[in-house]
Amino acid sequence: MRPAWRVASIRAAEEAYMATLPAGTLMQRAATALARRCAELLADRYGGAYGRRVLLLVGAGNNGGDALFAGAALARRGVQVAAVLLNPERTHAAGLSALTAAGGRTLAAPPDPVDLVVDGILGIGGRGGLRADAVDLVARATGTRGADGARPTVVAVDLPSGIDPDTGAVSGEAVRADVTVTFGALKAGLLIGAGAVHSGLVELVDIGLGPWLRDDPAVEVPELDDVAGWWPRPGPGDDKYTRGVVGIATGSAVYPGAALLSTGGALAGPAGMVRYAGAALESVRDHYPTVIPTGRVADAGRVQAWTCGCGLGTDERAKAELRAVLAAPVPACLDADGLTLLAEDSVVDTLRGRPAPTVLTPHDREFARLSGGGEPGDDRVAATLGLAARTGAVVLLKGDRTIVGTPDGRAYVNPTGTPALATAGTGDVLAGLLGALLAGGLPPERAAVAAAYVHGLAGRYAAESGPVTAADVIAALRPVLARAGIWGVRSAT
Ligand SMILES: NC(=O)C1=CN([C@@H]2O[C@H](COP(=O)(O)OP(=O)(O)OC[C@H]3O[C@@H](n4cnc5c(N)ncnc54)[C@H](O)[C@@H]3O)[C@@H](O)[C@H]2O)[C@@H](O)CC1
Repeated sequence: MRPAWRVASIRAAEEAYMATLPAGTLMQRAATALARRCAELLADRYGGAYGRRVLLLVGAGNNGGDALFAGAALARRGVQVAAVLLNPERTHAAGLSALTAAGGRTLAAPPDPVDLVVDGILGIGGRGGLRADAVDLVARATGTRGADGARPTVVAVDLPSGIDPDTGAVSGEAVRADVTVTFGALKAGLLIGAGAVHSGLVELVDIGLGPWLRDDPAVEVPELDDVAGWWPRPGPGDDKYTRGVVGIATGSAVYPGAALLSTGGALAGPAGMVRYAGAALESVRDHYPTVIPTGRVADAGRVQAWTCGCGLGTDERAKAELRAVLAAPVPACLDADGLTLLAEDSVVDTLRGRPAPTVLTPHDREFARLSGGGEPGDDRVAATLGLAARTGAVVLLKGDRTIVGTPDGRAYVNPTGTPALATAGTGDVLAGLLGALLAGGLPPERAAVAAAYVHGLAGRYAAESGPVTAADVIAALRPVLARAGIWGVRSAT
């Protein structure tokens, strides 16, 4: 897991650590690493940094100070460095002196050509998006060309200016970086929503802050090793029942496709058997001969987890099926119409009364119905955690960067998402896979995190061959699990 923090936690750690160090030490460490990375990027593009042109965009705070000190280091290596100061009276004075002493200059407007732009306008002190003068400067700077005729490489200092450091929200415009060099700790806003898109490649520089970060992280990012470590693998003593049986209560006469997609997702998971209960049993039987179909949840036989709701409809039959799933003493993943029906009921009482864990997988509009208080808004992590705390369920809030939140306040952001998955039916596949992971014995938050992670990988893999349909995501799940080393069998020894 890669942890990320909110600004308040990072500020507290910095203050405590800086009190033990000579003034300016952390900024020097940050600037040195930033200069080294800029030189590497210039070398990758041109074979060397000497004589290349770097433009610093410098705001009023220490973020601008980092940029100026890094610019000074680059100038000492023979790079032609110019700085445009957004707020000359409040520019970091020592940084500016260092730059000019090293041969860098200040300009009123961006020069042309520019090979690399360093965005030091706003760091963790930035609030409320870029102001008009900054928007104009960024547009002009990034609209220039390098000596090779291509647009300049954009390197953000600590975070792209204009993104909210805690939530990743962008109000108005924000810098779009190719690389973000961030110092001391990952900022939550680099990983969530628009912030993740604007940050490009995020590189964390160690400035010694780690031991001083005393708060819990705001959010954690799962890595492949986490998911591979959790994924249930069959061993020599297993049979289809010991691996877990998942029940799929989805689809309807109107939406038989949802039944097929959720069942297809479940079949790629680690469960030993899939039971289907619903009105689309003929279609399911035709498509998937290994699935045991029945018409109703009550007739399905024993399962270790349920997935319920995709394409279920909202009629009396659907309500009865949802009630049967909620009453079952096994974990349940509720999606789509299951969430809509839940929202018509008293959500909190219904879920709190359940005898086993529940995972809710809303998109924004379903979230609004469930919460009764509107869509998630800018702070998607806080919104997810709020709903999880209120309902006692694990909440998976879908999005380009899906968030998973637990009732006790832990949050995860999925790094593998892709806009290619924004197509009909992919959520059904996710819900089926998640149910299979619950049946395979994973705790609900791990099942949710792992399902989102692998689903994202499958979406990316499918997108390599063209526009993605939900059926392509199902087809991609097995090769992705094998290729990423997540799937495997445990040998006898
Ligand atoms: N504190 C530390 O120990 C370290 C801080 N470092 C750098 O310092 C940065 C934080 O510095 P600061 O606290 O000075 O904050 P910033 O440099 O992010 O900027 C703060 C300044 O911008 C103004 N401002 C806020 N929002 C604005 C907006 N939308 N438009 C225009 N102006 C706006 C504020 O009033 C303030 O004057 C970090 O992001 C990092 O780059 C690094 O040098 C590493 C060490």
